[in-house]
Amino acid sequence: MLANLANFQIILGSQSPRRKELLQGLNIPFEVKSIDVEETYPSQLVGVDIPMYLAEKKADAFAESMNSNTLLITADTIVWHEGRVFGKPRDKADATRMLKSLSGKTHQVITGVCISTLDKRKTFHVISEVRFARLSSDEIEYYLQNFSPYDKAGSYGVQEWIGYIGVEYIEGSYFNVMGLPVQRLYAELKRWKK
Ligand SMILES: Cc1cn([C@H]2C[C@H](O)[C@@H](COP(=O)(O)OP(=O)(O)OP(=O)(O)O)O2)c(=O)[nH]c1=O
Repeated sequence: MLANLANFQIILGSQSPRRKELLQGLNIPFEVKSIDVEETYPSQLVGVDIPMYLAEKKADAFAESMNSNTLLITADTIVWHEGRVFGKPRDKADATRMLKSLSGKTHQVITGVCISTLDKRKTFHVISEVRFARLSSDEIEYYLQNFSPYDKAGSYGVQEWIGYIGVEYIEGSYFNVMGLPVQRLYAELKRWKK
């Protein structure tokens, strides 16, 4: 599959183990490279523009390691709730605050993805709506004690215990919530022309 990309060396520019696992699901050869990028963005940006900006910022960081055969994939995931961004929590208090705020409500998880080659760039976003059941303080405390929310947008991993007991439904892609909208990414890669 994706014979149109046969001459490309596909690079996933990400430190996220979930993104690696998700891209592996597409069964295409790729390498992982990572560069530290400060995840800051202009304060006037809202909603979908934030993860798209950050996906492009991550792509910019790889500019010097690109050659004519490189096809780079970078991404960023945010939780967008009641007009605010929930990124990775600073500390336990921050994580508790985010989970209490998500409890019993519906929020959006938005992933921005940037596909780039030396001479072309395509950036898109995918939104999933996630409905959380009411979480008790004990459940939030148990999750924070036993799992690691600190590398995850919104302080939760849908693929972890809290997703099992707390997520009532998802409208949209589950994989997008985990960090990479693989179906849409595949569709974009399929129509990629050099
Ligand atoms: C909402 C949610 C996020 N996440 C993860 C996906 C992303 O790894 C992380 C959001 O942080 P990102 O900044 O998007 O990604 P990252 O810093 O982990 O990796 P990189 O920038 O190098 O690509 O949160 C889950 O694993 N499960 C979830 O349910």
